[in-house]
Amino acid sequence: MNFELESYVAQILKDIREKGIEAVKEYSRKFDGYDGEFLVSEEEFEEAERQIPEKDKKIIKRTIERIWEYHEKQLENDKLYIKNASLYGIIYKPVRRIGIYVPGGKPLPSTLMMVGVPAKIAGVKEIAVTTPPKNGKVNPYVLYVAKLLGIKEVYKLGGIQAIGAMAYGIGMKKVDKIFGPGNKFVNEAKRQVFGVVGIDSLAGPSEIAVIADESANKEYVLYDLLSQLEHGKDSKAWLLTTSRELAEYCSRDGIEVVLCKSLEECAEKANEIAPEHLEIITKEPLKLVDLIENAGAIYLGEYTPVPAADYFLGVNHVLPTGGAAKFSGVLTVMDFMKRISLAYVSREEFLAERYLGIRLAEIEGLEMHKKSMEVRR
Ligand SMILES: NC(=O)c1ccc[n+]([C@@H]2O[C@H](COP(=O)([O-])OP(=O)(O)OC[C@H]3O[C@@H](n4cnc5c(N)ncnc54)[C@H](O)[C@@H]3O)[C@@H](O)[C@H]2O)c1
Ligand SMILES: N[C@H](CO)Cc1c[nH]c[nH+]1
Ligand SMILES: [Zn+2]
Repeated sequence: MNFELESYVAQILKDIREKGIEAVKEYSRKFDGYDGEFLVSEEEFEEAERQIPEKDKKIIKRTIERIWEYHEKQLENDKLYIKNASLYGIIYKPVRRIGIYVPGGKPLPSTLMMVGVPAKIAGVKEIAVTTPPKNGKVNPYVLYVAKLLGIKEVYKLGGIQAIGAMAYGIGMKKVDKIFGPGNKFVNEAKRQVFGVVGIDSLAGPSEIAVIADESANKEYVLYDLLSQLEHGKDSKAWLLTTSRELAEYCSRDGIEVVLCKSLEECAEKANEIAPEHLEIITKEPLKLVDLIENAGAIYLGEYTPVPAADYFLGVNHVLPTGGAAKFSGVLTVMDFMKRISLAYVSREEFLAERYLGIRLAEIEGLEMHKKSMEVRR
């Protein structure tokens, strides 16, 4: 736990809670150099669309199709069954209003595709997007993706102030759940507002671990490791290998190299790290999958590099970091749905089984619970 970061973010969120829009404006000026309207106008959407070359529009549409195809298979049906003329089960309903954070230090329009598509498949009705402006503007590709997904509410807001605004409903209607990755400040702010709103997961600075043996192509492995370090100075990369030659080749700034005696030892190290992404580039990568317990995503073989998954495979690139893969996983359509328990009990079953509840209410000393079950005829 980084206590310095925790109290830094807590202070800014407290300020935002107490002073409202004035604090949001102040932090926006301070961290994003922005002092204008937060809500993106219709004209700005139109201008963004004009700026995008036709060939890029096709790239974006095809990528959205691939993400859609992968995610629509995740939608689960309500699960209901009948027993003794009673109805039991779970039904699913979409979260009504969500906020999506789209990183903007290096603007990531692909992230809006990754969060917006499953939200749409789930049937979320209201979507607000926040993303930090650069020179007063939102990246045109982000606005174009928003337009394709039918999202009209986009705010020029970044960092902690964006998370505070969405969670407390400042300068916009409060959201029910916040989605999307971000840097360490965004990630910590999301962690701290959990409870006021829901959050998808702790998707912070990118990480990659690669398990590779002597059969792996050295150049492929090195570029995969460097690809995730490129996201920023807080990103992490680990090489877990049985090959001394590969270990030496990849010993560069920012890459933590661990030379292991066996692939089983590599797998155990990976489980300790619980990386966001784990690539396995060995002679028989499938054989290792059973040994992996903790990873946000596992990509196998030479032709599944993380950047392919970041962009076009269709799999989701919003993934837990910082060890959070020990208790959470990749973003799916079902993260946009709430589970609601449903029961409709028949008189016959109620009268036959209520002795269980009546005795349990006695054991717990809850008189009115007992009465509620006893009074029924
Ligand atoms: N885990 C995932 O699923 C996933 C997916 C995509 C991207 N990412 C990560 O998202 C991150 C994006 O980071 P980014 O910085 O490019 O964009 P960002 O939008 O997350 O953060 C930029 C904002 O941070 C705020 N900020 C910067 N310095 C600050 C300070 N000192 N105090 C308070 N606020 C400050 C500013 O408001 C700025 O607009 C990267 O680390 C990337 O690796 C993770
Ligand atoms: N690697 C990031 C997830 O950690 C996702 C991303 C977006 N654009 C490029 N990469
Ligand atoms: Zn990436």
